[in-house]
Order: sequence, then structure tokens, then C-alpha cells
Amino acid sequence: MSQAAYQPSMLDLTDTAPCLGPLGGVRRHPLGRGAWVDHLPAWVRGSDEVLDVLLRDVPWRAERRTMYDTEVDVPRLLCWYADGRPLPHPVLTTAREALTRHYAAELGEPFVTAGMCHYRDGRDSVAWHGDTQGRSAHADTMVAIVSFGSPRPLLLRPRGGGASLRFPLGHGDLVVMGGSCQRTWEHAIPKTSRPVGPRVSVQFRPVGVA
Ligand SMILES: O=C(O)CCC(=O)C(=O)O
Ligand SMILES: [Fe+2]
Repeated sequence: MSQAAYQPSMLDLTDTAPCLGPLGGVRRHPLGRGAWVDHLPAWVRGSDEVLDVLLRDVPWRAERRTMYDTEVDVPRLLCWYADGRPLPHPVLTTAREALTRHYAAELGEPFVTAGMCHYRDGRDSVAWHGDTQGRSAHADTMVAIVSFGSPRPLLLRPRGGGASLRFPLGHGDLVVMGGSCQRTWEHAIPKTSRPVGPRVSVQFRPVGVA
């Protein structure tokens, strides 16, 4: 086979190292109350390798939390990448840079930290909450989530009551919660009795937001 005839198969995305699609295709969903969600399915291509690396190389930690006077297991594994800590896969560094560039005018500061959650199966979850530790308690900000592994829905509901919205988060998908979202809405990843494999979420935030 000539070199020229061989070229097209070399473009097969499933064969290439992980890379990012264009952010131009991101779709904004205004939620009201100054909150919005941006959604871009399959932003990261070649995500199998990223998931493998995340499951293997991140020093996952189980945590316990006090709830109503009792200590309970946090139902997911965690790891926090503070400013300056190298990320476990280079495509995540590229993703953070691309997000910083894409949202520069609107956000006015870079994405810096990376929080990681590992949902081992359908029993792992995150309960309703807003990311309101730090500046996000009283100022608009953004939290960008890249999801790897088994699809799980991200649910959002307005604080004070109202119907919830559901964003399916699949392998390589991007979701960005922006504006007042952390203060005026809550989000959750519910448990499921369906058989689901592991999921890792990577949350990029500006400094001082958690
Ligand atoms: O797993 C996710 O996509 C969401 C995680 C989350 O909401 C958080 O860690 O604050
Ligand atoms: Fe959150």
C-alpha cells in the first residue's frame, strides 16, 4: 500500500493519542437567575487512555465526614490537584489551558485547580450541593467538569425548589457551570442501581473556588 493510500486510517481518532475537539461547538443552556450550563459531548477524543491513566496513577483517597454526630464514608474517592501540582495526563493540562483561553473574556482569570472524583460504581455519588466554599459563595464563577468512563447524569435544581434538569455526562464530555450557578442552583450525581462501571470527573476551578 502506498504511503498516500495509508494516510486516511492514520487520522482514525480511536488510534491517536488523546486530544481535544474544538470548543466552538459548546452549547449554552441559560438556567435563569444568572446561572448557565455549557455542554459539549465528546470534547476529549481517545478518552480510554485517559481513564486508564486516571484510575491507575491518581493517588485516590477515601475520606470520612461527620454527619449528624456520626462519621460516614464519603461515597466516592477523591484527589485534589492544587496550583502547580502536575496533572496525571498531559491532555488534562491542555484542556485546562484551552478552557482558560476560551472563557478568558467572561471569567477574567485562569482555571487553576483540578479536583478529581472517582465513582467506583452506582453506589458512589455526590449529594445535592453547590461549590460554595471560597469566593463562589458570593461571586459569579465557573466550574468546568470533564467526565471519563461510565456515563452518569449531572442533575441541577434551583435552590428553594423547582424542577431539576439532567445533563448526561459521557466519556470525554465537558460541562461548565457558570454565572451564579453555584449560589442559585445545586447539583448532584445520584446513586443508581443500574450496573455502571467506574467514572472519573475532573473539575477545573479558578483559585479560591471549591
Ligand atoms: O462528579 C461530578 O461531575 C461532580 C462533582 C462535584 O460536584 C464536586 O466535586 O463538587
Ligand atoms: Fe460540585
